[in-house]
Amino acid sequence: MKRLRTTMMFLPGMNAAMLRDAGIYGADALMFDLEDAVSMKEKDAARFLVHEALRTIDYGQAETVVRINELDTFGRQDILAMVDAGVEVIRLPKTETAQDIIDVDQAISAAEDRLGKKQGQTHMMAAIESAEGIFNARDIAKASDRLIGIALGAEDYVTNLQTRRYPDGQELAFGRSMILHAARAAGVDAIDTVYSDIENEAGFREEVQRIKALGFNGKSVVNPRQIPIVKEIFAPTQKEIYQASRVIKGIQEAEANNSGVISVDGKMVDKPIVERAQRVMQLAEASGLIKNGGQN
Ligand SMILES: CC(=O)SCCNC(=O)CCNC(=O)[C@H](O)C(C)(C)COP(=O)(O)OP(=O)(O)OC[C@H]1O[C@@H](n2cnc3c(N)ncnc32)[C@H](O)[C@@H]1OP(=O)(O)O
Ligand SMILES: O=C([O-])CC(=O)C(=O)O
Ligand SMILES: [Mg+2]
Repeated sequence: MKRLRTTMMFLPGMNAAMLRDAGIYGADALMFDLEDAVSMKEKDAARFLVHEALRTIDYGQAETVVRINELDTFGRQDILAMVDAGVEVIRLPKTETAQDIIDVDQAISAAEDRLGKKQGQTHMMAAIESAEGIFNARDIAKASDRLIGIALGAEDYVTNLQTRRYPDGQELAFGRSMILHAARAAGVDAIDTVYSDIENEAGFREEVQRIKALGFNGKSVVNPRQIPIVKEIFAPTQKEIYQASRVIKGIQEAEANNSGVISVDGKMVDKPIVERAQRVMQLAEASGLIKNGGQN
């Protein structure tokens, strides 16, 4: 079954209490931060803490992701420690070019070799946070077999664009569209950026609805309160599940009778509609709303 990445929660690598309890909130992925949420003088201590947390704490079903520093600062030390701890995904921030990904991929390969880990076991994500990165998004998304997704980092991105974030998200429209298209062209997940105004639930809901409509697989969150909101908005409704199951049943019957195009409840159903229905059923199953593809 495809891995669900609807909610990815950031947590500062220096916060021992958050590291201890992060698994209890039901996030699909936990993103331990060694980069911008950690001050320069705490970089070594945060790396040590996250290493210990990954080795000793059971985060259950949650995918473990570590946001490392750039390679020319603390990135190489971060990679060695995180591969040693068995992290599932290394996230490179501020990715500008495909070469940035190739360099990290090689550093991970060297770490896996040196530590006797299985070659290729460590996956990667690329965060794109500048105009240069956005223009290179497609090459970035295709630069390594380790990549499982690309993400927008909107706080740095709007700073680079010389604007700020606005409630309607217009300033992010082009960047989001590029990320989404690059991800789909490469066959990896597209993850939207954080919404920092954690007290503004209405604004957050609107933004999550917008990025779901665009086609994103999920959203980065900065606070446990944001998790159930994203899950609620992304989960297929009972009506969507019912309609999708009717489409799949209809097409199975049509195939048995050697007919390609059919109509279900008065609407034409063909291949792309069947594919969308299958995706609804996969998401419903991954969200725990149905079992066995809705067969029982
Ligand atoms: C632009 C960027 O780079 S964004 C990425 C980097 N930023 C981050 O990682 C910040 C992540 N978020 C946070 O650190 C916090 O949510 C803050 C500082 C924004 C707010 O913290 P608080 O005021 O403590 O939030 P709140 O009162 O809602 O916390 C409720 C509980 O959730 C915990 N919690 C809050 N945020 C997180 C988180 N991101 N991960 C895990 N646990 C968290 C708190 O420790 C608290 O636990 P407790 O009840 O056991 O004491
Ligand atoms: O990647 C993110 O969503 C957080 C971040 O660093 C940014 O917005 O600059
Ligand atoms: Mg950033």
